[in-house]
Amino acid sequence: MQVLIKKDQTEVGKWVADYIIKKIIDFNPTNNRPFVLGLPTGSSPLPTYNELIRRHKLGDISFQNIITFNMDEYVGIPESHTQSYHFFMYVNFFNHIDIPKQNVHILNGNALNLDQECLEYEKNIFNAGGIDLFLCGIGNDGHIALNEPGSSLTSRTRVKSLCYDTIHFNSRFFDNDLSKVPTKALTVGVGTIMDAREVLIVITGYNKARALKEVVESGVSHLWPASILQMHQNGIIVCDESATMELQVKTVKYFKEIEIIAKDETVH
Ligand SMILES: N[C@@H]1[C@@H](O)[C@H](O)[C@@H](COP(=O)(O)O)O[C@@H]1O
Repeated sequence: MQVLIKKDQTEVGKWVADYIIKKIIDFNPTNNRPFVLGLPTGSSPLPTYNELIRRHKLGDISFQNIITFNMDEYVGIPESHTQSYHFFMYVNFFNHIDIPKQNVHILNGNALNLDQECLEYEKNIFNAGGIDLFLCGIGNDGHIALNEPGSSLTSRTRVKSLCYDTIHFNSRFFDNDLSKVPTKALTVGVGTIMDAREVLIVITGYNKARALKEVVESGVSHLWPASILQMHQNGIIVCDESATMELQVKTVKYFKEIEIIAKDETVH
């Protein structure tokens, strides 16, 4: 696992966007051989999306031959709802780049048969050749996508009941009214994310400090689902200084030094 520590979330966004652009350019995607990207919602990826949009407008990157799979969606709110992840992705990213609409995949939280929707999603990922790079955020409690603490670390795409903490935390987006927050979501599984050829988790802000500590310094545990990254051969965490506040000094020093030593080489 690599842990890269940047000054703040703007620097994190620039680094991650640059990394994604390099990956895509090196891959040289075509219509027949597209690059497959897994994507999150939340505040963590916003600086990355803003930078990708900026670089797209500069002509540095095209998304014509990119296929995307979003990680999750609420059950039971319309796609046009301002808090749906469909709405979020189009407003914050897809409307500003040249990705063909048919290349965008987001789980349908209003499907008549939700289990079938999840099975089809897994099939679609498989048929697209698997995910090349899964970009993720993390919850304060270490959840990844909407795999809450206690989720199976080999789980696949499925319907999940949200835990009280997440409902409470997200109520700020629903007029602070707990009863308006959906109680269920569709989410890719921890296993679905782990199948990606590379997984990059963005962890920024002091409120994520405990999660970063558990993910990096403790063992793999279903109570901190993102800690499964320790088992991935190509796992990268990109965090800011604020998120490192609970890490041991020696951990921070180690990862900073190894970044200098490795320079352009990849160390896992
Ligand atoms: N479904 C999303 C997750 O994908 C995201 O990682 C998490 C953290 O959000 P933020 O980045 O805003 O802290 O929020 C939600 O639960």
